[in-house]
Amino acid sequence: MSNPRPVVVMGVSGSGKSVVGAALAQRLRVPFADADDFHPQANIDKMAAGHPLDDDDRRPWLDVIGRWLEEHADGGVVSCSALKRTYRDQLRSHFADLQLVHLSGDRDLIARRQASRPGHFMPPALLDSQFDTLEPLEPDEDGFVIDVGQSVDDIVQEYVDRTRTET
Ligand SMILES: Nc1ncnc2c1ncn2[C@@H]1O[C@H](COP(=O)(O)OP(=O)(O)OP(=O)(O)O)[C@@H](O)[C@H]1O
Ligand SMILES: O=C(O)[C@H](O)[C@@H](O)[C@H](O)[C@H](O)CO
Repeated sequence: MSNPRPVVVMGVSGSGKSVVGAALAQRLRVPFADADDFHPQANIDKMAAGHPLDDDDRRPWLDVIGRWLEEHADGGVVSCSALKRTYRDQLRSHFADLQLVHLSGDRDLIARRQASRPGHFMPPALLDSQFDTLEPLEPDEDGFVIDVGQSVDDIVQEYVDRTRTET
């Protein structure tokens, strides 16, 4: 199975973007990238010190992700928080026909998963700011929400079922 355009798996920290994105890319047999790997060290240091990123921190990072999307116009999955509408607009300025999958779910469940993950730079204390910053998909945005209260395999299967006509 292949997917003819790039997919952005979005959501707050701990929603499962990295594990779901990787599993989805494997299922679709397309390249995968984790936007966390594109952060400049200054952004990582800022988050690790307990400070949320602001628009100025995210703007150049989103352009790097946008360029990855341009290079994967015929298929690819990138895990990227893409919390605000303007951030997604910035990504779409690189690749207009982007598909978005918002991993959403119970806040306590996400907090538990995020806090129990070993060795990650993102402190659990920043989760509140992630939820405060999050702007859900708007009706004119090409994408949909998947609930994270199910296994990774089931999330991937839900994606495949809901996009069956285009894959
Ligand atoms: N559907 C799921 N079922 C069970 N565990 C999950 C599920 N999704 C994610 N996890 C676990 O929750 C933790 C957070 O997932 P992950 O690191 O993929 O989130 P993330 O959105 O990429 O976070 P960040 O943006 O902070 O990197 C990990 O330990 C992961 O294995
Ligand atoms: O936009 C953001 O605030 C960042 O992308 C964060 O979401 C982190 O990269 C990630 O969640 C931490 O692992």
